[in-house]
Amino acid sequence: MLTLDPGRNAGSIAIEGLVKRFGPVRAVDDVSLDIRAGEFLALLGPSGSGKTTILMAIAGFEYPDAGRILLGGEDITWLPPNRRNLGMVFQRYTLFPHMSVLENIAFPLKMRGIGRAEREERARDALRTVQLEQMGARQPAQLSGGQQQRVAIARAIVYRPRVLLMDEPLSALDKKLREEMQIEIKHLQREIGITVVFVTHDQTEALTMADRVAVLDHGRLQQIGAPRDLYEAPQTEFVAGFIGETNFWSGTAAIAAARGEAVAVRLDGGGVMPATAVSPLPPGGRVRLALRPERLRIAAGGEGLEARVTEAIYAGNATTLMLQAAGGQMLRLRIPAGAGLPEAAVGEAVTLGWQAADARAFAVTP
Ligand SMILES: Nc1ncnc2c1ncn2[C@@H]1O[C@H](COP(=O)(O)OP(=O)(O)OP(=O)(O)O)[C@@H](O)[C@H]1O
Repeated sequence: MLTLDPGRNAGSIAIEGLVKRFGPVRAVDDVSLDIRAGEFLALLGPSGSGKTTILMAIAGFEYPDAGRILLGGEDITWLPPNRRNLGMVFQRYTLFPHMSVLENIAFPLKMRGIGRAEREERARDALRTVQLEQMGARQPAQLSGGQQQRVAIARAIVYRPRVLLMDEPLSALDKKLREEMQIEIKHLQREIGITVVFVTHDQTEALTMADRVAVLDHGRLQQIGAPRDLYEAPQTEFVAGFIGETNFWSGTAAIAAARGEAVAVRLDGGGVMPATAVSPLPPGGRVRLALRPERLRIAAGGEGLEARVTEAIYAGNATTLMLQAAGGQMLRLRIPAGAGLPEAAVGEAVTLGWQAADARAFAVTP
């Protein structure tokens, strides 16, 4: 098994004030982030948000218009790609079709002038790491898509880079294989102790695999945090809408609130409901309120938001109710199975409620 020496900082990456323009497009717009050695960081965002451009700048295939990139404390911003010693795996299989699996994996070592015997030993070791030791003599075309991607990973780690850069490496695989590979790569990364920067537009993939996720939109870093922080404490409306499912309301703050304080929000469709202020809110300030479907509850009675059930979707582990609020707004409410929470049938009128801590109020900038 191939492992890296622990306790070294050589695999840390610091991105400072990175800017990259393509004509009028600011593909990367002043992004700063620190990636710890041995960390699995996902760059997540919609198409065109700048993920690949950041990865290419780390790899040395794009040079920035401003900012710096440090690898293990060393400024590598202007270093050519071949002097950065980073492993790379891309979306499409990039194996040499006329070489055997073992030759493919040994190739980067050959390019580095390493002798035949050592090449073979290290290639076998890398092949064992990705659990394909029996496949060394095959041609790439004789492997499944998932196996080919594993060979690509073995080839990327065979020269023991400190950092592995991956750009949508699983997007060509079918769903089941993709989910298996997510766990496998995560496991492998932990075992070798390598730093991984992983580009994806698939939020489930990012949340499943990464220690931390950096969410990008229009070239700007929206938030970086552990999957749980992003889901439970989104800092921007974009993150609240991009990660997981969210009900949104527009309204105004009924009172002033400091950041993190409870606030009453007067919803545009009617009703005054509690939330937590994500940033300071002036009284009467415009607000977007965000609430996860599983935090929306059917209240036992009393105060709340009036709504009618329009659809009930049973999915085994949970039931999702589609609701229409009195103001016309469509909502989703999720009831986990076995939680003993009140349910309701299609057509039924219900009162909805939630805790202030469960709803987030974002200030709307005019
Ligand atoms: N070589 C280039 N020339 C011109 N524009 C570019 C170039 N590369 C990227 N862009 C533009 O920069 C922006 C960011 O692109 P980038 O590929 O980094 O996004 P992404 O988040 O990786 O998107 P995707 O998920 O679609 O790959 C986009 O608007 C894109 O059109």
